[in-house]
Amino acid sequence: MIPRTMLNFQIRRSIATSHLNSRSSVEAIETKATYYQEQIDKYQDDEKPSNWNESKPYNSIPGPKPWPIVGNIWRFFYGEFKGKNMAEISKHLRNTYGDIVVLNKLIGIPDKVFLYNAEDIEKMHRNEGLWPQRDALHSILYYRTVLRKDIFQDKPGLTAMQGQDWFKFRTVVNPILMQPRTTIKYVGQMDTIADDFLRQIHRLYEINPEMPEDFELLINKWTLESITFLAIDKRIGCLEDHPTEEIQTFLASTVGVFKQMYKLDVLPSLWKVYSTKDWKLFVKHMDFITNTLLKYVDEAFQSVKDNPEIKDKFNKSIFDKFLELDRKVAITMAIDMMTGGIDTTSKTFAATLYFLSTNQGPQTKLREELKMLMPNKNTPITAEILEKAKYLKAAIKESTRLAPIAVGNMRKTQKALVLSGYQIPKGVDLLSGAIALHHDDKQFKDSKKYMPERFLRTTTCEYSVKNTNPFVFLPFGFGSRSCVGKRLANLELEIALAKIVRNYYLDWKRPEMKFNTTLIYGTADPLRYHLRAVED
Ligand code: HEM
Repeated sequence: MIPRTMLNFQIRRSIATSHLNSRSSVEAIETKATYYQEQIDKYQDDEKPSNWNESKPYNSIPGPKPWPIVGNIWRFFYGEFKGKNMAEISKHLRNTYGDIVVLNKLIGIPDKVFLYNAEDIEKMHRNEGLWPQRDALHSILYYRTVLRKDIFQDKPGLTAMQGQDWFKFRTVVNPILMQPRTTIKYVGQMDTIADDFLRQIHRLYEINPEMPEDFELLINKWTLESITFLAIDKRIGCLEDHPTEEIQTFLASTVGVFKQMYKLDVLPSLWKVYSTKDWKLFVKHMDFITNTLLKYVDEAFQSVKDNPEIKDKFNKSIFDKFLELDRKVAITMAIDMMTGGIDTTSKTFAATLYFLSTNQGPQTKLREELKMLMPNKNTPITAEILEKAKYLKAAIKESTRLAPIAVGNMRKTQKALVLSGYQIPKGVDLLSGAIALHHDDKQFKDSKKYMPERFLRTTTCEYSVKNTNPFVFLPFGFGSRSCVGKRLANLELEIALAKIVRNYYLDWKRPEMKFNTTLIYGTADPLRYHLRAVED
Protein backbone atom coordinates (compact mmCIF):
# COMPACT_ATOMS: atom_id res chain seq x y z
CA MET A 1 0.00 0.00 0.00
CA ILE A 2 1.26 3.50 -0.86
CA PRO A 3 1.09 5.93 2.05
CA ARG A 4 -1.22 8.87 1.33
CA THR A 5 1.55 11.46 1.55
CA MET A 6 3.63 9.52 -0.96
CA LEU A 7 0.64 9.26 -3.28
CA ASN A 8 0.06 13.02 -3.05
CA PHE A 9 3.69 13.62 -3.86
CA GLN A 10 3.66 11.29 -6.86
CA ILE A 11 0.57 12.91 -8.32
CA ARG A 12 1.80 16.46 -7.77
CA ARG A 13 5.07 15.53 -9.42
CA SER A 14 3.28 14.00 -12.35
CA ILE A 15 1.18 17.17 -12.78
CA ALA A 16 4.23 19.38 -12.59
CA THR A 17 6.55 17.46 -14.86
CA SER A 18 4.38 16.08 -17.63
CA HIS A 19 5.45 17.13 -21.12
CA LEU A 20 2.54 15.70 -22.95
CA ASN A 21 1.85 16.47 -26.51
CA SER A 22 0.52 13.44 -28.25
CA ARG A 23 -2.51 11.23 -28.25
CA SER A 24 -0.54 8.35 -26.69
CA SER A 25 0.44 10.70 -23.88
CA VAL A 26 -3.24 11.42 -23.31
CA GLU A 27 -3.87 7.69 -23.07
CA ALA A 28 -1.00 7.43 -20.62
CA ILE A 29 -2.67 10.09 -18.48
CA GLU A 30 -5.96 8.18 -18.62
CA THR A 31 -4.26 5.06 -17.35
CA LYS A 32 -2.38 6.99 -14.70
CA ALA A 33 -5.52 8.83 -13.57
CA THR A 34 -7.48 5.58 -13.30
CA TYR A 35 -4.67 4.08 -11.29
CA TYR A 36 -4.55 7.07 -8.95
CA GLN A 37 -8.34 7.08 -8.62
CA GLU A 38 -8.20 3.46 -7.48
CA GLN A 39 -5.49 4.33 -4.99
CA ILE A 40 -7.43 7.35 -3.76
CA ASP A 41 -10.64 5.32 -3.42
CA LYS A 42 -8.79 2.92 -1.18
CA TYR A 43 -7.87 5.83 1.02
CA GLN A 44 -11.16 7.75 0.80
CA ASP A 45 -11.70 7.91 4.47
CA ASP A 46 -14.42 9.39 6.48
CA GLU A 47 -12.06 9.47 9.38
CA LYS A 48 -12.26 12.55 11.57
CA PRO A 49 -9.39 14.68 12.88
CA SER A 50 -8.13 13.59 16.30
CA ASN A 51 -9.60 16.68 18.02
CA TRP A 52 -13.05 16.23 16.41
CA ASN A 53 -14.89 15.09 19.54
CA GLU A 54 -13.61 17.96 21.67
CA SER A 55 -14.63 20.51 19.00
CA LYS A 56 -17.86 22.51 18.80
CA PRO A 57 -20.55 21.23 16.39
CA TYR A 58 -20.92 22.68 12.87
CA ASN A 59 -24.35 24.12 13.63
CA SER A 60 -22.91 26.30 16.40
CA ILE A 61 -20.65 28.30 14.02
CA PRO A 62 -21.62 31.97 14.40
CA GLY A 63 -23.56 33.65 11.61
CA PRO A 64 -26.85 35.36 10.79
CA LYS A 65 -29.71 33.21 12.05
CA PRO A 66 -31.99 31.97 9.27
CA TRP A 67 -35.74 32.61 9.48
CA PRO A 68 -38.25 29.83 8.90
CA ILE A 69 -39.03 29.28 5.18
CA VAL A 70 -37.14 32.37 3.87
CA GLY A 71 -33.85 31.35 5.51
CA ASN A 72 -31.22 34.08 5.17
CA ILE A 73 -32.08 35.12 1.61
CA TRP A 74 -34.38 37.95 2.79
CA ARG A 75 -31.35 39.77 4.23
CA PHE A 76 -30.23 40.59 0.67
CA PHE A 77 -33.54 42.38 -0.02
CA TYR A 78 -34.55 44.01 3.27
CA GLY A 79 -31.94 43.21 5.89
CA GLU A 80 -28.30 43.80 6.69
CA PHE A 81 -26.98 42.85 3.22
CA LYS A 82 -29.31 45.14 1.28
CA GLY A 83 -27.39 47.33 -1.13
CA LYS A 84 -24.05 45.77 -0.14
CA ASN A 85 -21.75 44.02 -2.59
CA MET A 86 -20.04 40.71 -1.71
CA ALA A 87 -16.83 42.42 -0.54
CA GLU A 88 -18.84 44.59 1.85
CA ILE A 89 -20.92 41.62 3.02
CA SER A 90 -17.75 39.63 3.73
CA LYS A 91 -16.28 42.50 5.81
CA HIS A 92 -19.62 42.96 7.59
CA LEU A 93 -19.80 39.25 8.49
CA ARG A 94 -16.33 39.36 9.98
CA ASN A 95 -16.98 42.52 11.98
CA THR A 96 -20.30 41.20 13.29
CA TYR A 97 -19.62 37.49 13.91
CA GLY A 98 -15.85 36.99 14.15
CA ASP A 99 -13.17 34.96 12.38
CA ILE A 100 -15.35 32.07 11.25
CA VAL A 101 -18.89 32.68 10.01
CA VAL A 102 -21.49 30.51 8.33
CA LEU A 103 -23.97 31.95 5.86
CA ASN A 104 -26.61 29.26 5.44
CA LYS A 105 -30.16 28.63 4.20
CA LEU A 106 -29.80 30.67 1.02
CA ILE A 107 -32.42 28.59 -0.81
CA GLY A 108 -30.81 26.46 -3.50
CA ILE A 109 -27.30 27.69 -2.66
CA PRO A 110 -25.09 25.52 -0.42
CA ASP A 111 -23.89 26.94 2.94
CA LYS A 112 -20.75 29.09 2.76
CA VAL A 113 -18.32 29.14 5.65
CA PHE A 114 -16.22 32.33 5.60
CA LEU A 115 -12.70 32.09 7.03
CA TYR A 116 -10.82 35.15 8.32
CA ASN A 117 -8.12 33.39 10.29
CA ALA A 118 -4.93 32.83 8.27
CA GLU A 119 -4.27 29.47 9.96
CA ASP A 120 -7.73 28.23 8.97
CA ILE A 121 -7.18 29.35 5.36
CA GLU A 122 -3.87 27.53 5.33
CA LYS A 123 -5.56 24.40 6.71
CA MET A 124 -8.29 24.67 4.04
CA HIS A 125 -5.69 24.66 1.27
CA ARG A 126 -3.33 22.13 2.81
CA ASN A 127 -6.25 19.70 3.07
CA GLU A 128 -7.77 20.38 -0.35
CA GLY A 129 -6.69 16.96 -1.56
CA LEU A 130 -5.28 15.86 -4.87
CA TRP A 131 -8.18 17.08 -6.93
CA PRO A 132 -9.26 20.30 -5.26
CA GLN A 133 -12.86 21.25 -5.84
CA ARG A 134 -14.21 24.74 -6.46
CA ASP A 135 -17.83 25.07 -7.54
CA ALA A 136 -18.28 26.09 -11.18
CA LEU A 137 -20.62 28.86 -12.28
CA HIS A 138 -23.83 26.99 -12.96
CA SER A 139 -24.66 29.01 -16.09
CA ILE A 140 -21.38 27.98 -17.74
CA LEU A 141 -21.75 24.41 -16.51
CA TYR A 142 -25.26 24.05 -17.96
CA TYR A 143 -24.32 25.70 -21.24
CA ARG A 144 -21.32 23.46 -21.79
CA THR A 145 -22.63 20.15 -20.43
CA VAL A 146 -26.23 20.32 -21.64
CA LEU A 147 -26.87 22.98 -24.30
CA ARG A 148 -23.63 22.69 -26.25
CA LYS A 149 -22.77 19.13 -25.39
CA ASP A 150 -22.21 18.72 -29.15
CA ILE A 151 -19.00 20.72 -28.82
CA PHE A 152 -17.76 20.24 -25.29
CA GLN A 153 -18.84 16.60 -24.86
CA ASP A 154 -16.75 15.14 -22.05
CA LYS A 155 -14.55 18.27 -21.76
CA PRO A 156 -16.55 21.22 -20.41
CA GLY A 157 -13.28 22.97 -19.51
CA LEU A 158 -11.08 23.53 -16.49
CA THR A 159 -13.44 25.96 -14.82
CA ALA A 160 -16.33 23.49 -15.03
CA MET A 161 -14.68 20.09 -14.50
CA GLN A 162 -14.14 18.28 -11.22
CA GLY A 163 -12.36 15.19 -9.88
CA GLN A 164 -10.55 12.80 -12.13
CA ASP A 165 -11.74 14.46 -15.36
CA TRP A 166 -10.39 17.82 -14.20
CA PHE A 167 -7.10 16.21 -13.20
CA LYS A 168 -6.63 14.60 -16.61
CA PHE A 169 -7.37 17.81 -18.48
CA ARG A 170 -5.25 19.99 -16.21
CA THR A 171 -2.32 17.56 -16.49
CA VAL A 172 -2.39 18.01 -20.25
CA VAL A 173 -2.77 21.78 -20.14
CA ASN A 174 -0.27 22.68 -17.38
CA PRO A 175 2.96 22.07 -19.30
CA ILE A 176 1.58 24.01 -22.26
CA LEU A 177 0.45 27.13 -20.40
CA MET A 178 2.47 27.30 -17.23
CA GLN A 179 6.09 26.95 -18.19
CA PRO A 180 8.27 30.09 -18.03
CA ARG A 181 9.72 29.31 -21.46
CA THR A 182 6.21 29.55 -22.96
CA THR A 183 5.80 33.03 -21.52
CA ILE A 184 9.20 34.20 -22.78
CA LYS A 185 8.30 33.11 -26.30
CA TYR A 186 5.38 35.55 -26.35
CA VAL A 187 7.18 38.69 -25.13
CA GLY A 188 7.65 40.07 -28.67
CA GLN A 189 4.04 39.42 -29.74
CA MET A 190 2.61 40.89 -26.55
CA ASP A 191 4.88 43.90 -27.06
CA THR A 192 3.40 44.44 -30.53
CA ILE A 193 -0.16 44.12 -29.23
CA ALA A 194 0.63 46.55 -26.38
CA ASP A 195 2.00 49.00 -29.01
CA ASP A 196 -1.38 48.91 -30.76
CA PHE A 197 -3.08 49.49 -27.41
CA LEU A 198 -0.78 52.46 -26.78
CA ARG A 199 -1.52 53.85 -30.24
CA GLN A 200 -5.24 53.85 -29.40
CA ILE A 201 -4.53 55.53 -26.06
CA HIS A 202 -2.53 58.17 -27.90
CA ARG A 203 -5.47 58.80 -30.26
CA LEU A 204 -7.68 59.43 -27.24
CA TYR A 205 -5.03 61.61 -25.62
CA GLU A 206 -4.88 63.84 -28.67
CA ILE A 207 -8.64 64.39 -28.43
CA ASN A 208 -8.65 64.93 -24.65
CA PRO A 209 -5.93 64.26 -22.04
CA GLU A 210 -8.65 63.01 -19.71
CA MET A 211 -9.55 59.50 -20.77
CA PRO A 212 -13.18 58.96 -21.83
CA GLU A 213 -16.03 57.47 -19.82
CA ASP A 214 -15.71 54.11 -21.62
CA PHE A 215 -11.92 53.75 -21.34
CA GLU A 216 -12.32 50.28 -19.82
CA LEU A 217 -13.76 49.11 -23.14
CA LEU A 218 -10.38 49.84 -24.70
CA ILE A 219 -8.73 47.78 -21.94
CA ASN A 220 -11.14 44.95 -22.79
CA LYS A 221 -10.17 45.22 -26.46
CA TRP A 222 -6.51 44.86 -25.55
CA THR A 223 -7.06 41.84 -23.27
CA LEU A 224 -9.33 40.20 -25.85
CA GLU A 225 -6.78 40.76 -28.63
CA SER A 226 -3.99 39.40 -26.39
CA ILE A 227 -5.82 36.33 -25.15
CA THR A 228 -7.13 35.33 -28.58
CA PHE A 229 -3.61 35.57 -29.93
CA LEU A 230 -2.31 33.43 -27.06
CA ALA A 231 -5.12 30.90 -27.45
CA ILE A 232 -5.42 30.54 -31.24
CA ASP A 233 -2.44 32.36 -32.81
CA LYS A 234 -4.72 34.89 -34.48
CA ARG A 235 -4.73 38.70 -34.46
CA ILE A 236 -8.44 39.43 -34.64
CA GLY A 237 -8.15 43.19 -35.10
CA CYS A 238 -9.86 44.50 -31.95
CA LEU A 239 -7.33 47.33 -31.68
CA GLU A 240 -7.67 48.52 -35.25
CA ASP A 241 -9.25 51.92 -35.86
CA HIS A 242 -12.28 50.31 -37.47
CA PRO A 243 -12.76 46.70 -36.32
CA THR A 244 -15.01 44.54 -38.51
CA GLU A 245 -18.63 44.06 -37.56
CA GLU A 246 -17.88 40.47 -36.53
CA ILE A 247 -15.17 41.64 -34.13
CA GLN A 248 -17.38 44.35 -32.70
CA THR A 249 -20.08 41.76 -31.96
CA PHE A 250 -17.45 39.38 -30.59
CA LEU A 251 -16.20 42.08 -28.23
CA ALA A 252 -19.74 43.05 -27.21
CA SER A 253 -20.51 39.37 -26.54
CA THR A 254 -17.44 38.85 -24.34
CA VAL A 255 -18.29 41.96 -22.32
CA GLY A 256 -22.00 41.06 -22.26
CA VAL A 257 -21.51 37.47 -21.18
CA PHE A 258 -19.83 38.53 -17.92
CA LYS A 259 -22.73 40.85 -17.13
CA GLN A 260 -25.16 38.00 -17.73
CA MET A 261 -23.18 35.53 -15.60
CA TYR A 262 -23.41 38.00 -12.73
CA LYS A 263 -27.17 38.24 -13.14
CA LEU A 264 -27.59 34.46 -13.42
CA ASP A 265 -25.05 33.16 -10.92
CA VAL A 266 -24.70 35.86 -8.28
CA LEU A 267 -28.03 37.69 -8.16
CA PRO A 268 -31.22 35.77 -7.35
CA SER A 269 -32.58 34.46 -10.67
CA LEU A 270 -35.22 32.00 -11.87
CA TRP A 271 -33.29 30.85 -14.96
CA LYS A 272 -33.06 27.31 -13.58
CA VAL A 273 -36.84 27.15 -13.43
CA TYR A 274 -37.64 28.71 -16.78
CA SER A 275 -35.80 30.34 -19.66
CA THR A 276 -35.61 33.96 -18.47
CA LYS A 277 -34.69 36.95 -20.66
CA ASP A 278 -31.27 37.08 -18.98
CA TRP A 279 -30.65 33.40 -19.70
CA LYS A 280 -31.60 33.83 -23.35
CA LEU A 281 -29.22 36.77 -23.70
CA PHE A 282 -26.45 34.76 -22.01
CA VAL A 283 -26.99 31.91 -24.49
CA LYS A 284 -26.98 34.36 -27.41
CA HIS A 285 -23.62 35.80 -26.32
CA MET A 286 -22.13 32.38 -25.56
CA ASP A 287 -23.28 31.02 -28.91
CA PHE A 288 -21.69 33.91 -30.76
CA ILE A 289 -18.39 33.49 -28.88
CA THR A 290 -18.38 29.69 -29.26
CA ASN A 291 -19.29 29.71 -32.94
CA THR A 292 -16.78 32.44 -33.81
CA LEU A 293 -14.01 30.61 -31.97
CA LEU A 294 -15.01 27.34 -33.60
CA LYS A 295 -14.67 29.02 -36.99
CA TYR A 296 -11.24 30.47 -36.12
CA VAL A 297 -9.99 27.17 -34.70
CA ASP A 298 -11.13 25.29 -37.78
CA GLU A 299 -9.54 27.85 -40.13
CA ALA A 300 -6.28 27.56 -38.22
CA PHE A 301 -6.58 23.77 -38.15
CA GLN A 302 -6.99 23.72 -41.92
CA SER A 303 -4.09 26.07 -42.45
CA VAL A 304 -1.82 23.87 -40.30
CA LYS A 305 -2.92 20.88 -42.39
CA ASP A 306 -2.31 22.73 -45.68
CA ASN A 307 1.10 24.02 -44.60
CA PRO A 308 2.60 21.24 -42.53
CA GLU A 309 5.92 23.04 -41.95
CA ILE A 310 7.87 21.18 -39.34
CA LYS A 311 8.27 23.35 -36.30
CA ASP A 312 10.80 22.37 -33.72
CA LYS A 313 9.62 21.88 -30.16
CA PHE A 314 10.68 25.39 -29.11
CA ASN A 315 8.84 27.12 -31.92
CA LYS A 316 5.50 25.46 -31.36
CA SER A 317 2.85 27.84 -30.12
CA ILE A 318 0.31 27.19 -27.39
CA PHE A 319 -2.27 26.62 -30.11
CA ASP A 320 -0.01 24.17 -32.06
CA LYS A 321 0.34 22.15 -28.89
CA PHE A 322 -3.40 22.16 -28.17
CA LEU A 323 -4.15 21.12 -31.74
CA GLU A 324 -1.66 18.28 -31.49
CA LEU A 325 -3.78 16.94 -28.67
CA ASP A 326 -7.03 17.41 -30.57
CA ARG A 327 -9.38 20.02 -31.97
CA LYS A 328 -11.73 19.72 -28.99
CA VAL A 329 -8.96 20.55 -26.52
CA ALA A 330 -8.06 23.61 -28.62
CA ILE A 331 -11.66 24.85 -28.66
CA THR A 332 -12.33 24.15 -25.00
CA MET A 333 -9.13 25.86 -23.93
CA ALA A 334 -9.71 28.87 -26.20
CA ILE A 335 -13.11 29.35 -24.56
CA ASP A 336 -11.72 28.76 -21.05
CA MET A 337 -8.95 31.28 -21.71
CA MET A 338 -11.57 33.82 -22.85
CA THR A 339 -13.74 33.15 -19.82
CA GLY A 340 -10.87 33.25 -17.34
CA GLY A 341 -8.59 35.78 -18.97
CA ILE A 342 -10.48 38.88 -20.09
CA ASP A 343 -12.39 40.42 -17.20
CA THR A 344 -9.76 39.38 -14.64
CA THR A 345 -6.82 40.90 -16.49
CA SER A 346 -8.81 43.99 -17.52
CA LYS A 347 -9.98 44.74 -13.98
CA THR A 348 -6.49 44.21 -12.55
CA PHE A 349 -5.07 46.57 -15.15
CA ALA A 350 -7.74 49.21 -14.53
CA ALA A 351 -7.09 49.10 -10.78
CA THR A 352 -3.33 49.41 -11.31
CA LEU A 353 -3.76 52.48 -13.53
CA TYR A 354 -6.03 54.03 -10.91
CA PHE A 355 -3.64 53.36 -8.01
CA LEU A 356 -0.69 54.77 -9.94
CA SER A 357 -2.69 57.85 -11.02
CA THR A 358 -3.55 58.58 -7.41
CA ASN A 359 -0.10 57.78 -5.97
CA GLN A 360 2.52 59.98 -7.58
CA GLY A 361 5.39 58.69 -5.40
CA PRO A 362 5.16 55.05 -6.53
CA GLN A 363 4.42 56.21 -10.09
CA THR A 364 7.65 58.25 -10.19
CA LYS A 365 9.67 55.35 -8.77
CA LEU A 366 8.23 53.04 -11.38
CA ARG A 367 9.05 55.47 -14.18
CA GLU A 368 12.62 55.82 -12.89
CA GLU A 369 13.03 52.06 -13.01
CA LEU A 370 11.57 51.95 -16.50
CA LYS A 371 13.75 54.80 -17.78
CA MET A 372 16.80 52.84 -16.74
CA LEU A 373 15.60 49.69 -18.43
CA MET A 374 14.04 51.36 -21.47
CA PRO A 375 16.34 54.25 -22.49
CA ASN A 376 13.89 55.30 -25.22
CA LYS A 377 10.15 55.67 -24.88
CA ASN A 378 9.67 53.09 -27.60
CA THR A 379 12.38 50.64 -26.54
CA PRO A 380 10.87 47.21 -27.27
CA ILE A 381 10.28 45.17 -24.15
CA THR A 382 12.40 42.06 -23.80
CA ALA A 383 12.43 39.16 -21.37
CA GLU A 384 15.59 40.66 -19.79
CA ILE A 385 13.83 43.97 -19.15
CA LEU A 386 10.91 42.20 -17.51
CA GLU A 387 13.24 40.09 -15.42
CA LYS A 388 14.88 43.23 -14.04
CA ALA A 389 11.70 45.29 -13.58
CA LYS A 390 11.14 44.46 -9.90
CA TYR A 391 9.17 47.60 -9.05
CA LEU A 392 6.86 46.99 -12.03
CA LYS A 393 6.00 43.55 -10.69
CA ALA A 394 5.58 44.92 -7.17
CA ALA A 395 3.23 47.67 -8.45
CA ILE A 396 0.95 45.02 -10.01
CA LYS A 397 1.07 42.80 -6.92
CA GLU A 398 0.14 45.71 -4.67
CA SER A 399 -2.88 46.38 -6.91
CA THR A 400 -3.99 42.77 -6.53
CA ARG A 401 -3.70 43.23 -2.77
CA LEU A 402 -5.90 46.33 -2.68
CA ALA A 403 -8.22 45.13 -5.44
CA PRO A 404 -8.05 41.32 -5.76
CA ILE A 405 -10.45 40.05 -8.40
CA ALA A 406 -11.87 37.43 -6.02
CA VAL A 407 -13.58 38.23 -2.71
CA GLY A 408 -11.86 35.04 -1.55
CA ASN A 409 -10.70 31.62 -2.67
CA MET A 410 -13.18 28.79 -2.45
CA ARG A 411 -12.78 25.08 -1.75
CA LYS A 412 -15.19 22.27 -1.00
CA THR A 413 -13.82 20.21 1.90
CA GLN A 414 -12.61 16.81 0.78
CA LYS A 415 -12.55 15.48 4.31
CA ALA A 416 -13.70 16.53 7.78
CA LEU A 417 -11.68 19.34 9.36
CA VAL A 418 -11.59 21.28 12.59
CA LEU A 419 -11.33 25.04 11.99
CA SER A 420 -11.20 27.63 14.78
CA GLY A 421 -12.43 24.87 17.13
CA TYR A 422 -15.53 23.99 15.03
CA GLN A 423 -16.30 20.72 13.27
CA ILE A 424 -16.48 21.15 9.47
CA PRO A 425 -17.85 18.05 7.74
CA LYS A 426 -16.70 16.81 4.33
CA GLY A 427 -18.41 18.53 1.36
CA VAL A 428 -18.81 22.03 2.86
CA ASP A 429 -17.95 25.17 0.81
CA LEU A 430 -15.25 27.21 2.51
CA LEU A 431 -14.48 30.75 1.34
CA SER A 432 -11.41 32.67 2.48
CA GLY A 433 -12.10 36.28 3.44
CA ALA A 434 -9.25 37.56 1.25
CA ILE A 435 -10.49 41.12 0.67
CA ALA A 436 -11.31 41.63 4.34
CA LEU A 437 -7.80 40.47 5.27
CA HIS A 438 -6.05 42.44 2.51
CA HIS A 439 -7.66 45.59 3.95
CA ASP A 440 -6.84 44.75 7.56
CA ASP A 441 -4.08 46.77 9.28
CA LYS A 442 -3.19 43.76 11.41
CA GLN A 443 -2.21 41.86 8.25
CA PHE A 444 -0.70 44.74 6.25
CA LYS A 445 0.54 47.87 8.02
CA ASP A 446 -1.41 50.95 6.79
CA SER A 447 -3.42 48.55 4.68
CA LYS A 448 -5.29 51.27 2.73
CA LYS A 449 -2.02 52.71 1.44
CA TYR A 450 -0.81 51.76 -2.06
CA MET A 451 2.79 50.76 -1.41
CA PRO A 452 4.49 48.47 -3.94
CA GLU A 453 7.57 48.41 -1.66
CA ARG A 454 5.75 45.82 0.47
CA PHE A 455 6.51 43.28 -2.24
CA LEU A 456 10.18 44.10 -2.82
CA ARG A 457 12.64 41.55 -1.49
CA THR A 458 14.82 44.42 -0.28
CA THR A 459 12.10 45.76 2.04
CA THR A 460 12.74 44.53 5.54
CA CYS A 461 10.65 46.98 7.60
CA GLU A 462 7.24 46.36 9.15
CA TYR A 463 5.55 47.08 5.78
CA SER A 464 7.09 44.02 4.16
CA VAL A 465 4.74 41.26 3.05
CA LYS A 466 7.16 38.88 4.75
CA ASN A 467 5.38 39.78 8.01
CA THR A 468 2.09 38.37 6.72
CA ASN A 469 1.06 34.71 6.56
CA PRO A 470 1.39 33.84 2.82
CA PHE A 471 -2.08 32.25 2.83
CA VAL A 472 -3.60 35.70 3.30
CA PHE A 473 -2.35 36.92 -0.08
CA LEU A 474 -3.17 34.46 -2.89
CA PRO A 475 -4.45 36.60 -5.80
CA PHE A 476 -4.10 33.73 -8.28
CA GLY A 477 -5.32 31.05 -5.89
CA PHE A 478 -3.35 28.16 -4.50
CA GLY A 479 -1.93 24.76 -5.42
CA SER A 480 -2.80 22.48 -8.29
CA ARG A 481 -6.12 24.30 -8.93
CA SER A 482 -4.57 27.77 -8.98
CA CYS A 483 -4.92 30.07 -12.00
CA VAL A 484 -3.61 28.35 -15.12
CA GLY A 485 -3.17 31.73 -16.85
CA LYS A 486 -1.13 33.42 -14.12
CA ARG A 487 2.08 33.71 -16.13
CA LEU A 488 0.31 34.89 -19.26
CA ALA A 489 -1.74 37.45 -17.33
CA ASN A 490 1.38 38.87 -15.68
CA LEU A 491 3.13 39.02 -19.03
CA GLU A 492 0.30 41.04 -20.57
CA LEU A 493 0.01 43.34 -17.55
CA GLU A 494 3.74 44.02 -17.15
CA ILE A 495 4.31 44.84 -20.81
CA ALA A 496 1.33 47.17 -21.23
CA LEU A 497 1.89 48.92 -17.90
CA ALA A 498 5.59 49.48 -18.63
CA LYS A 499 4.70 51.08 -21.96
CA ILE A 500 2.04 53.40 -20.58
CA VAL A 501 4.06 54.60 -17.58
CA ARG A 502 7.20 55.03 -19.69
CA ASN A 503 5.26 57.21 -22.14
CA TYR A 504 2.81 59.16 -19.96
CA TYR A 505 2.47 60.83 -16.58
CA LEU A 506 -0.80 59.66 -15.03
CA ASP A 507 -2.98 61.84 -12.86
CA TRP A 508 -6.42 61.67 -11.22
CA LYS A 509 -8.63 64.75 -10.79
CA ARG A 510 -11.97 63.18 -9.96
CA PRO A 511 -13.50 61.96 -6.68
CA GLU A 512 -12.13 58.74 -5.20
CA MET A 513 -12.87 55.65 -7.30
CA LYS A 514 -15.54 53.25 -6.02
CA PHE A 515 -14.86 49.53 -6.12
CA ASN A 516 -17.58 46.95 -6.40
CA THR A 517 -18.11 43.20 -6.75
CA THR A 518 -20.20 41.91 -9.59
CA LEU A 519 -18.84 38.63 -10.88
CA ILE A 520 -15.42 39.83 -9.81
CA TYR A 521 -14.17 42.71 -7.67
CA GLY A 522 -12.86 45.86 -9.32
CA THR A 523 -13.21 49.50 -10.32
CA ALA A 524 -16.85 50.63 -10.46
CA ASP A 525 -16.62 54.23 -11.75
CA PRO A 526 -15.35 55.30 -15.19
CA LEU A 527 -11.55 55.21 -15.33
CA ARG A 528 -11.17 58.90 -16.24
CA TYR A 529 -7.49 59.39 -15.52
CA HIS A 530 -5.42 62.18 -17.08
CA LEU A 531 -2.39 61.75 -19.28
CA ARG A 532 0.55 63.99 -20.06
CA ALA A 533 3.23 62.83 -22.46
CA VAL A 534 6.71 62.08 -21.11
CA GLU A 535 9.18 64.04 -23.23
CA ASP A 536 12.35 61.99 -23.09
C1 HEM B 1 -4.82 39.23 -13.39
C2 HEM B 1 -5.43 38.27 -14.01
C3 HEM B 1 -5.97 37.02 -13.36
C4 HEM B 1 -6.26 36.77 -12.05
C5 HEM B 1 -6.10 37.70 -10.86
C6 HEM B 1 -6.76 35.40 -11.99
C7 HEM B 1 -7.15 34.76 -10.82
C8 HEM B 1 -7.64 33.47 -10.76
C9 HEM B 1 -8.07 32.83 -9.55
C10 HEM B 1 -8.08 33.44 -8.16
C11 HEM B 1 -8.46 31.56 -9.88
C12 HEM B 1 -8.96 30.48 -8.92
C13 HEM B 1 -7.75 29.76 -8.34
C14 HEM B 1 -8.01 28.81 -7.19
O1 HEM B 1 -9.17 28.44 -6.96
O2 HEM B 1 -7.04 28.42 -6.51
C15 HEM B 1 -8.28 31.41 -11.32
C16 HEM B 1 -8.57 30.26 -12.04
C17 HEM B 1 -8.47 30.17 -13.41
N1 HEM B 1 -7.94 31.12 -14.27
FE1 HEM B 1 -7.24 32.95 -13.75
N2 HEM B 1 -6.76 34.87 -13.25
C18 HEM B 1 -6.26 35.81 -14.11
C19 HEM B 1 -6.04 35.67 -15.47
C20 HEM B 1 -6.26 34.52 -16.19
C21 HEM B 1 -5.92 34.33 -17.58
C22 HEM B 1 -5.18 35.33 -18.49
C23 HEM B 1 -6.38 33.09 -17.94
C24 HEM B 1 -6.25 32.44 -19.31
C25 HEM B 1 -5.30 31.68 -19.63
C26 HEM B 1 -6.99 32.49 -16.76
C27 HEM B 1 -7.58 31.25 -16.72
C28 HEM B 1 -8.02 30.64 -15.55
C29 HEM B 1 -8.62 29.30 -15.54
C30 HEM B 1 -8.89 28.43 -16.76
C31 HEM B 1 -8.89 29.00 -14.19
C32 HEM B 1 -9.48 27.72 -13.64
C33 HEM B 1 -8.35 26.76 -13.29
C34 HEM B 1 -8.82 25.40 -12.75
O3 HEM B 1 -9.90 25.33 -12.19
O4 HEM B 1 -8.06 24.44 -12.94
N3 HEM B 1 -6.88 33.39 -15.72
N4 HEM B 1 -7.77 32.60 -11.83
